Amino acid sequence: METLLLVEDDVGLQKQLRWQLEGFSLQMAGCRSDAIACLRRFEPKVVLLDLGLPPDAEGVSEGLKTLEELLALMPMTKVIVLTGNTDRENAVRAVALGAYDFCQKPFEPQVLALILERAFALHRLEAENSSLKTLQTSTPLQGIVTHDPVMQQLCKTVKRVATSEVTVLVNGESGTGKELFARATHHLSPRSEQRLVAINCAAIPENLLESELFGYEKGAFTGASKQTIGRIEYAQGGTLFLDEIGDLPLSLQAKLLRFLQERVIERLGGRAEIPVNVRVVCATHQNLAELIKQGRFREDLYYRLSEIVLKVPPLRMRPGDIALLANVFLEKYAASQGRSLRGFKPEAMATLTHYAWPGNVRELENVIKRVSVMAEGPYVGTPDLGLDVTEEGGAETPAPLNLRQVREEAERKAILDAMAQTEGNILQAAALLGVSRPTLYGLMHQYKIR
Ligand SMILES: Nc1ncnc2c1ncn2[C@@H]1O[C@H](COP(=O)(O)OP(=O)(O)OP(=O)(O)O)[C@@H](O)[C@H]1O
Repeated sequence: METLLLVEDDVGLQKQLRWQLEGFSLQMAGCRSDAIACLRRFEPKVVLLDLGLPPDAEGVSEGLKTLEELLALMPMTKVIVLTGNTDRENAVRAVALGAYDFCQKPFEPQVLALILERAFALHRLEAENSSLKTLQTSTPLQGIVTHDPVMQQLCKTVKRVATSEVTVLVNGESGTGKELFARATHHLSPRSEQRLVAINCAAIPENLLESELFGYEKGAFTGASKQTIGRIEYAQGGTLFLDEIGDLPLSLQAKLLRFLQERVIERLGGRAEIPVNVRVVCATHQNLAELIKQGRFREDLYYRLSEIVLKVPPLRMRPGDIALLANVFLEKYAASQGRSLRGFKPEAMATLTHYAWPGNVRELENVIKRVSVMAEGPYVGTPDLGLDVTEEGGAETPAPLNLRQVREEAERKAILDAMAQTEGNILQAAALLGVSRPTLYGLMHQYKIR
């Protein structure tokens, strides 16, 4: 039962309201000092406050003072001011001071009930948002926001391997944050004062990639008018980040392997072997084992590159991160737009956590960027998201196999939802689902949810 504080000195009204407010655990106070004592003791989320309190029962000065003190102690508390029916002006003054709403005497029970319900709902929403904001501060690696246990483990691994010279391969779907891990590996390494040179192997045409990587001497080919050093040499002393390594053409794979084995390069058209000291980090969204089977990637190169493999899970496998990242991005982009969007309505958050996010964090970030420009606010609703939720991230949903499959799928989703809502707190998630903790563990094991 929710705790509600009623600050009212009129015994008749106290009685009437006590009866109307039966659904709450009601605390009463008849003056300012009692009201403050009750606030400290019971921490009510919502307060009903009569402005006419002794010693100024006919005026509003004591009531407004009480309002200010209540809000100074618990700014999140929603104070609903009770006023006489001719007292609109003072009601507005109270709202300007931070009261959530007002209600004029004589009260219509339904109106009061509705105002109370909305006040509690708003309090809940703000509390959820603020707890998410506190949690977000724990970014395990610079720029990486996560509460997912697998991601946290990856962050730990990065911290550990960053100081060594091992070659790191970051693997994961597009938009999962591979580049963030690659950059963190450099920034935490002893080479962080030197350059991080990145090259996207998929973005450069095959015929240019070789000279881009290895450089060339003057006259090496038509148009080679001056000696030019390549990316590998440019990274001397620092880190070389080879993005989309799965797209490296076979011809260059052999050349890269030689460099990794001997740590020397030859510029195109040159004969000198130039020693280069770089740490190599690479990333790909492709399944390299599959490419090896198809003969499109050299196995020996794979073994050279994959001394440490970081497998970044897709966003849909990190249920708690969707809510966390959505809030972090909303705060960031709303601020940059000068907009005061305060959070997501519960149904919008449910839509976000149900969506499959084929484009992972990048897609989520883009959705929230758009929302921060377009949403009316102050709370973001489902229509503001502009997500095609019927398509579940574009994947066509096949017809279910049987009732058991439908039930299991629904159960799995409900568990993921509960975990998202409680940021992975098993005890709270179990309570939300109405099962015991061991039962929830059992189900998570059954559905392979970590
Ligand atoms: N955990 C995270 N916390 C904060 N921002 C993130 C996180 N993961 C990804 N991002 C953001 O999402 C976007 C995509 O991340 P990134 O470029 O690292 O992904 P990627 O896996 O390298 O993608 P691609 O394979 O397409 O190159 C970036 O703007 C990045 O800052």
